[in-house]
Amino acid sequence: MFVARTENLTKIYGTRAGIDSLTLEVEPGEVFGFLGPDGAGKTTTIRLFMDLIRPTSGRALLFGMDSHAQSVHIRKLVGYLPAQMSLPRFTTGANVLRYFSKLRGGVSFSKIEHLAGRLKVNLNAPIQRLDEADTFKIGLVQAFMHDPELLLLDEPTRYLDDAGREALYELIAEVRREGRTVFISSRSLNEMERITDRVGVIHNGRLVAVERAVHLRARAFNKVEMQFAGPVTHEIFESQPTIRNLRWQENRLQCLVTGDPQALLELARKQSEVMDFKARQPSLEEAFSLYYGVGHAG
Ligand SMILES: Nc1ncnc2c1ncn2[C@@H]1O[C@H](COP(=O)(O)OP(=O)(O)OP(=O)(O)O)[C@@H](O)[C@H]1O
Repeated sequence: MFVARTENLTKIYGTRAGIDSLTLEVEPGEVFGFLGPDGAGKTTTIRLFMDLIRPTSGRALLFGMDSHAQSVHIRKLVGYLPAQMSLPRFTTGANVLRYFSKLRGGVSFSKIEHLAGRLKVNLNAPIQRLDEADTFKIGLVQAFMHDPELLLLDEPTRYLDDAGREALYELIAEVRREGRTVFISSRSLNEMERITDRVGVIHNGRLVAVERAVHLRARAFNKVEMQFAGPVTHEIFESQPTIRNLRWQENRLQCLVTGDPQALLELARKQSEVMDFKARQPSLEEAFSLYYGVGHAG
């Protein structure tokens, strides 16, 4: 049985499709990434799973149950982090989490404190004094605290700094080790390559691909630009299997490099003096354009 499944799930807002005939399956115990740019349909899909909005057609199922018809049963099994956190402003994080704990049938306060400590969020400050990252951390504590079978996390790292991200990645890894399941949406290809087992790629409301993260990692590339002091032989670069999309402008080379770009720099230095060398990771749109032929490369 799949932990989460959509069958031709479609949501039309007015005349515009939020998601269009989405069919995907999430297996027990996996970290499933849902990768897409702004407005791709990630939040729409997650809100349909949570029965916060209704599909125009198709179905969303969690644990084999219809997300609308059996929403009461489902909620007990899920930890949900929404894309927007709205918490009461004049009380503390501790009080908010005590309230959520009651709704979940009682979670020990030491568990709440443990999670807050790992995410480094102060539970005693009034919510109105917390910044966006800390508000999201309170949201993460409520999502994780009852050890749900499935975590549905809507862009949880959007506001987190590096330390916050690392703490969350560890929590996700622990959930996975315990055989529980995580569905996490993201705009970061890097993040998906690093923490997921499989990735569903969504663009303009449509599922473009479902891929194993190992394949994404193996294909990861950098955009490289370098300037040589003088003329160099093009063939030596063109014959490298890790280099593609070469563009020459006199003594300047632009290309895409799979694997470590340092290796290319070393090769280049053997040919001529290198005046300038820049390597950068592609944007999500650039990667989408190259991998799946959707969107526009910048
Ligand atoms: N309530 C709404 N009314 C009208 N259109 C909406 C509504 N919610 C979402 N949309 C549209 O549906 C599409 C998908 O939006 P959605 O928020 O699901 O994408 P997303 O991938 O979560 O993007 P983001 O990262 O910006 O949250 C977008 O074109 C968006 O403008």
